[in-house]
This record gives sequence, C-alpha cells and structure tokens, in this order.
Amino acid sequence: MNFINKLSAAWARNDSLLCVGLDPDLARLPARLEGQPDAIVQFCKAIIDATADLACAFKPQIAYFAALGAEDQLEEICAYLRATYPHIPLVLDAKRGDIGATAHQYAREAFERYGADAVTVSPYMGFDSVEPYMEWPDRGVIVLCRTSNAGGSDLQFLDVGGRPLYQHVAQLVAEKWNRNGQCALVVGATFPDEIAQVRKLVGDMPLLIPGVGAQGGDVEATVKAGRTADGAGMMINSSRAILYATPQEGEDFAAAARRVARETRDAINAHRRG
Ligand SMILES: O=c1ccn([C@@H]2O[C@H](COP(=O)(O)O)[C@@H](O)[C@H]2O)c(=O)[nH]1
Repeated sequence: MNFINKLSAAWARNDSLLCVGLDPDLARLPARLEGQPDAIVQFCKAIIDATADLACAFKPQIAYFAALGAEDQLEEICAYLRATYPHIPLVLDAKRGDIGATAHQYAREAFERYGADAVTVSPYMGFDSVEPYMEWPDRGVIVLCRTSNAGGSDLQFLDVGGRPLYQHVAQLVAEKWNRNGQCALVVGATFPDEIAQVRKLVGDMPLLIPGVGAQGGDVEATVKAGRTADGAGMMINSSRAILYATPQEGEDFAAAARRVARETRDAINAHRRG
C-alpha cells in the first residue's frame, strides 16, 4: 500500500487527523528513565503504545536522535512502529535538501535505513534535489511550503510574480512535481489563512500541519482552513504538548500523553465537518 493510501486508511481507522511527533529530549524524559542507555527507545515506545489508536501518523524528528548519536535508537523505534503498527504511517521529519547524488543517499537513509513511509524535504534547491526521493513511488515526499515559524516569512512571503513564494511552491508541487501522486506539503498551524490559500491551490493533497500544542496554533481555525470535502486531508502534528504532558493524579507520563492526544484528536474532530 502506498503512503497516500495508508494515510487515508489511518484517517478512517482511528477517526483521527492527529500526527504524534516523537521529539525525545533527554532533559525532559521521566526520572525513572534517567541514565538508562535505551531511555529514548523506552520513552518513545511507551508514547507510541499509549497513542497508537488515536493517531493517523507518527513523526520522529531526526535531529533529536542525531544530536545524541542515537540513530540506532531511532532505527529500533522505526522497526517497532513498522512491526507493531504497520497500518500507521511513519513520517521521518528530516527536511533534507541537497544535490541529486546526495539526495539519493538521504532518500536511502529515510526509506531503507529507517523504513519511513514519508520524509520531509526542502524545495529550495529545486526539482532535481527532490526527484531522487521519487524513485520510491510508494513513499511520500512532503515538501516545506509555509512553515510554522515566524521567520518562515523571510523567504516564503517574498513576492514572486505577484504572489508569495509559498503559493508558488504549493502550485509547483501540485501541478508539476507530483508526477506519481506521492507529494504532500508542510503548512504551519500558526498560519491558518495560508493553510486556506494552499488548500485552494492543491486540491485534496495531504498537508502536514505542525504548530498546534506547544506553538499555540488554533485547532479550530486550522481544521476549518485545511479540511477537504470529506473532512480529512491533514496530519495535524503535536509533539511536546503530548510527549511532556503534565501527569494528573494517578497518571504516569504515558497516560498523560494519551489524555492530551485524545483531547487534541477530539478537538480536531469537532471541526472536521459542517
Ligand atoms: O514548519 C514546521 C515544520 C516542522 N516542524 C516540526 O514539527 C514539530 C513541532 O513540535 P511541537 O513540539 O509540537 O512544537 C517539531 O518536530 C518541528 O521540528 C515545525 O514545528 N514547523
């Protein structure tokens, strides 16, 4: 099953547009994992098990692993996800961008080493830097369009022929780059007006939308701006707000993560239709 079909099936199966981000920060892990060599694996597996029936995707951010030299733990987590929850798409957030020969190696890393269903890439170096990922036609290629950070406007809002660059990227990906129907776009929840503009340009193309939770993006505005006619079309990502949810009485970190994931999933669902 290709990435887009797997994502559609996960939207329906879990009645969810929530993407759970896996950004393990050693300084914020539960005390009981402190000093354990596989603390990241234990933490992420517990979060995955606690939220798998509430999520349409999991999104590990590679920097949190690479910075610690913990790529082996990322490999183990990806293998666990693929074996235990094969119906849930695994999105590797790597934001790669390089010349074709190097991009091919990054694609192998994402799709072969980690077995990701999709990977995030930058459009900045043009189509020949993105094309190598398309040698894996069953995988998703998720192109940065209008990112969630304020500084994204520095370049993404530059006027190109009477409209902002992010709109040009959206149309370019939808009309030219998406040859195999495997592309998606990143648009931040912190900019719902731009989500609406992108949705108008790209039809039903899936959008990866980070920025709810810790970054303060408005769930209702995001869903109303990005939903497709069938009330789907989005992977709305939340990482820190779920991973580091404050436990209430009787909860451990995983139960707290599950509670926040459920609340976020339900808040999204409240605005998917009508
Ligand atoms: O525009 C973007 C693209 C990617 N991200 C990534 O999403 C998560 C957000 O984490 P939160 O804790 O929910 O803020 C993180 O991995 C970013 O690298 C983004 O935030 N914005």
